[in-house]
Amino acid sequence: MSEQALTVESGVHHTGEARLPTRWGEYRIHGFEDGAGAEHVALVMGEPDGAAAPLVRVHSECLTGDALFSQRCDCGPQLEAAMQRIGEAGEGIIVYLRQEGRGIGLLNKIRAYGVQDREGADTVEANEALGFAPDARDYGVAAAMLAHLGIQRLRLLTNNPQKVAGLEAAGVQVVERLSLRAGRNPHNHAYLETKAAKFGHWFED
Ligand SMILES: Nc1nc2c(ncn2[C@@H]2O[C@H](COP(=O)(O)OP(=O)(O)OP(=O)(O)O)[C@@H](O)[C@H]2O)c(=O)[nH]1
Ligand SMILES: [Zn+2]
Repeated sequence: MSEQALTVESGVHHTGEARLPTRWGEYRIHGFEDGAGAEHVALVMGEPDGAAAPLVRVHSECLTGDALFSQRCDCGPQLEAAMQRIGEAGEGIIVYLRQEGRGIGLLNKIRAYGVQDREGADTVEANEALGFAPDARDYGVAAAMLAHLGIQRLRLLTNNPQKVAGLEAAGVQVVERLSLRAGRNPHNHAYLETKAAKFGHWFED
């Protein structure tokens, strides 16, 4: 199958793939470009079979948390925990979406952090103060990437009910939801409480 020829309805193109050894085992990394020109990746371990509903993490980019060790959020530890779970299973997928700051972008997220620091706003109020929706993400690109990889049924690692609903609305069947709690600390305690209170995140035991 020609890689260039692959175009899914949403305008998502598969652009190439390569091996990616990680601390948690060997993945293949697949590159995708969406209709707006944004670049996304999927990390695939093993040979996940759509019929068997593999373990999948759909992770939204957080440069500060994923790469810069920020403790304002739980993103980095969640990504590590997901990669560890998939490594233990020997099979699964990380869909890494370049939807920084819940879709408002890195620089606007930093502005929103500033509003939180200066005005005591929570994560939702800060987005709204800047004229953004609380969560501007869209899961259609993730669904198209998964479809390219042959996956329409999956077990999803998330605490976020809107992520489950967004993927299902985009045609993905979430047969099981697995919680992914990691990285709670004194700096992100209030942020996680806001996610539970305002976005309905499941942090129950
Ligand atoms: N705008 C904004 N974005 C934030 C803030 N804190 C974290 N983020 C972003 O929120 C997103 C978190 O995404 P995910 O890791 O998918 O987490 P989630 O939506 O809470 O859901 P799960 O982790 O799946 O339970 C990332 O894009 C972060 O950059 C904030 O205060 N403001
Ligand atoms: Zn984060």
